[in-house]
Parts: sequence; C-alpha cells; structure tokens
Amino acid sequence: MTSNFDDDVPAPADPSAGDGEAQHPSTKVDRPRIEAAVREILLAIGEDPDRGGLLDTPKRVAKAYAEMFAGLHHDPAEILATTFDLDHEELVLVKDIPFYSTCEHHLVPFHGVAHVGYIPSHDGKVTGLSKLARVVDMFARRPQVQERLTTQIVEALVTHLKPRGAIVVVECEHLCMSMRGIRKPGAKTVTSAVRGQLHDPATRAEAMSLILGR
Ligand SMILES: Nc1nc2c(ncn2[C@@H]2O[C@H](COP(=O)(O)OP(=O)(O)OP(=O)(O)O)[C@@H](O)[C@H]2O)c(=O)[nH]1
Ligand SMILES: [Zn+2]
Repeated sequence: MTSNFDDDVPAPADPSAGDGEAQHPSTKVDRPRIEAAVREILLAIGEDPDRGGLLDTPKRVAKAYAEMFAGLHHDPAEILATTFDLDHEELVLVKDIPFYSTCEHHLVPFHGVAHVGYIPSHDGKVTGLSKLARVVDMFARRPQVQERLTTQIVEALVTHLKPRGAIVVVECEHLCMSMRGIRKPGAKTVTSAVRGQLHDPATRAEAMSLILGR
C-alpha cells in the first residue's frame, strides 16, 4: 500500500521492548508534503536546493519535523493510563525535566525545564515518575506557546489522575527572542499553573521552595 503519510519515528526493532516511541495508528505526518515545502523555502531564500549539501535537506527536515511534532498525534490518556495504588498523601514532584518545543509563531525552538508536581487522589492513584516527563514531552512536541504548554500539562494531570492538587512551573528560553527579533539571549520566561489544594498558600509555598531550591 502506498501512502503520502509516514510514521513520525521509526518503529523499534522489537515493539515489545517499549522505548516509548512505538508506532501509534494515528501517528501520521505527511513527509513528502514537508519535503516539497522545504524545497520551496530554500528557493525562496535564494538558495539552490539542488546543490550537493542541500540535496537531502528536505528529507532530513521532514524526518525531524515528524519527530518534533509527533505529540500532535498522541493523547495524554495513553501515558497516564498506567497508575498504581500507593498510600501517599503528600506532594510528588519531578523537577528540572528538560524539554524542547517549537514556538508556533516562528517555528523555532524554545527550550528549558518543567517542574511537575501533584498531590495524589484520596484513593491513592499515582503514576510512574517517568510518565510525568512523558506528558511534558508529548505536549512539547507540538507547535506551542509556553502558556498553553503549561496549562495542558496541569490539565492532563487533573483529568487523568484526579489529584487533590497539581502544579506545573515551566522556565524557558525562546530562540525567537534570542537569535532574531529583540535578540535577548538568556532571557527566561517563567509560567505556572496551579490546581486544587496547591492553591493553598502554605502548600504552594512548600512546592515552590522545593522547585526553586536548587
Ligand atoms: N505569550 C507568548 N508569546 C510568545 C511565545 N513565543 C513567542 N512569543 C511572542 O510572540 C510574539 C509574536 O509577535 P508578532 O509581532 O506577531 O511577531 P514578530 O513581528 O515576529 O515579533 P517580534 O518577535 O517582536 O519580532 C512575539 O512577541 C514573541 O516574543 C510564547 O510562548 N508565549
Ligand atoms: Zn517565537
């Protein structure tokens, strides 16, 4: 069967090995269309897309975009479906989760760290720590703005873990502000989203001191 569509990332040799990048039926990106568009961009900037160094560039960009935007075709429910019962009623926080995303205004990267915390539900539903980082990556691998990335992560926790509280803090440098435009390398943007019991000032202060105490 021929298709214009291609999978976002190559399937692992053994899908049961589960490296988290296994193919998903809805994970489709139209690589030939990206390749044609990249060739057009190269022409538009005054380059020669047929010179040796650029010949494979459209294909490489298409492959890279398929990976960078794979999160469009995934659902946090898949990631947060794995939970287990644990009698833990206090804050669980994974901090300094590094990630790369793509600014939806300029299609250049923004990158930084996310801090993700929650207070488990009364029935003790907790998820694996790696799943919190997977949720960050899934939403980061989309055309994004930092504010939406932050709220999407916290809403995914609220929807799928039903925690008593949740907090997400994201710190990023936007290359659209560093390499072009206003040109302020090193400027950091910090966003936060808080839900439930994390609104309580003392609980929030505890979470923030854990996040900031490096
Ligand atoms: N709120 C928000 N703004 C962002 C984010 N990423 C980029 N931006 C901003 O989006 C804005 C787009 O502004 P425009 O005036 O439409 O575009 P522009 O002419 O390229 O703007 P400059 O970057 O100021 O040169 C810029 O101010 C960017 O700094 C983000 O994640 N959140
Ligand atoms: Zn931008």
